[in-house]
Amino acid sequence: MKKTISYLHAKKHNRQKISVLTSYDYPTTKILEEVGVDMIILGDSVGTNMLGYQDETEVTLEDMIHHTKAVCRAIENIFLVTDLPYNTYQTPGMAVENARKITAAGADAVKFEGGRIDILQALKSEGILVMCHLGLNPQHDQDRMRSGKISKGKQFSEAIELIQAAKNLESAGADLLILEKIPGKLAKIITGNVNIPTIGIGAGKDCDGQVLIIHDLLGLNDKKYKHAPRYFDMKSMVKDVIGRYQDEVAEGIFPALEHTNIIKESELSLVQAWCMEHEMDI
Ligand SMILES: Nc1nc(=O)c2c([nH]1)NC[C@@H]1CN(c3ccc(C(=O)N[C@@H](CCC(=O)O)C(=O)O)cc3)CN21
Ligand SMILES: CC(C)C(=O)C(=O)O
Ligand SMILES: [Mg+2]
Repeated sequence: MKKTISYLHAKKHNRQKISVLTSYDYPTTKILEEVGVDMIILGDSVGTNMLGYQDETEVTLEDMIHHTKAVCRAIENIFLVTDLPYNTYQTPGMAVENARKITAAGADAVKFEGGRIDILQALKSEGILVMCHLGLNPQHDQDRMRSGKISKGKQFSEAIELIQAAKNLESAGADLLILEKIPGKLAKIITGNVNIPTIGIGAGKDCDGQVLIIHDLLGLNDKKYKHAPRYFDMKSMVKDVIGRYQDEVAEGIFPALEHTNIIKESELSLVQAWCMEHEMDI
């Protein structure tokens, strides 16, 4: 059954955890469907993790639409949230126009960074489902990320700002909230004081759900983050397999007869005779 926003809200109220991963492509989404995760966030992290960009500010609306369409070809039941990328929601009008393109490509909801109530209200007045994103906001915190000051809300004033932003976004109609790189105890307070599901990344165990970048989970990245355990070492396994393939090609072991089509002897003789008539090697 297709997972809806009410299904996700019911999970919060029944204290059942919501499992979320990023996905950016068709085959990965197929796997997530077969396992039955609740939600996919097609993040603008597609830029650094899939497209080789330097940072989030390079990601375009066209990138997000292209990947949303690919993911949607595999979606059956999972709830899909796509990021509005950098510089696509400076005004409420722009946010609506661009969010419409993302939902037209198949996303169930859009996500944007920060606490802009005017943006949220404009999206809600168009009937668009919205996930808000508080804490570390990679699109807008590039300097902070370069300086290594990654987490948000460690001091009183910043913590209160985050609590108030969460309450204000909830009041203005946010459907979902993502909390990125904030102290676990602060995420617990926010989660306990809003009626919308909170999904945490580097925000401790008390959020209503958890999200990880799938590359971190599978071990496709060289970089190892504190918040993201490597459940699997996919990169080294893939390297082993590719090395074996390369050796088998070099040694003439691959392809074997079983991988190869056969021509009937009678047809082959005709081909060989024709080649000889045309003075070709056989
Ligand atoms: N592959 C990947 N994984 C992520 O978790 C992730 C992305 N990409 N791209 C978008 C944002 C950016 N995020 C980030 C980026 C940097 C750190 C980082 O540098 N963490 C350090 C310091 C931790 C700390 O101060 O608490 C670390 O050692 O993990 C963490 C999350 C989370 N998101
Ligand atoms: C934190 C998340 C899920 C995100 O915004 C991204 O992957 O871009
Ligand atoms: Mg993002």
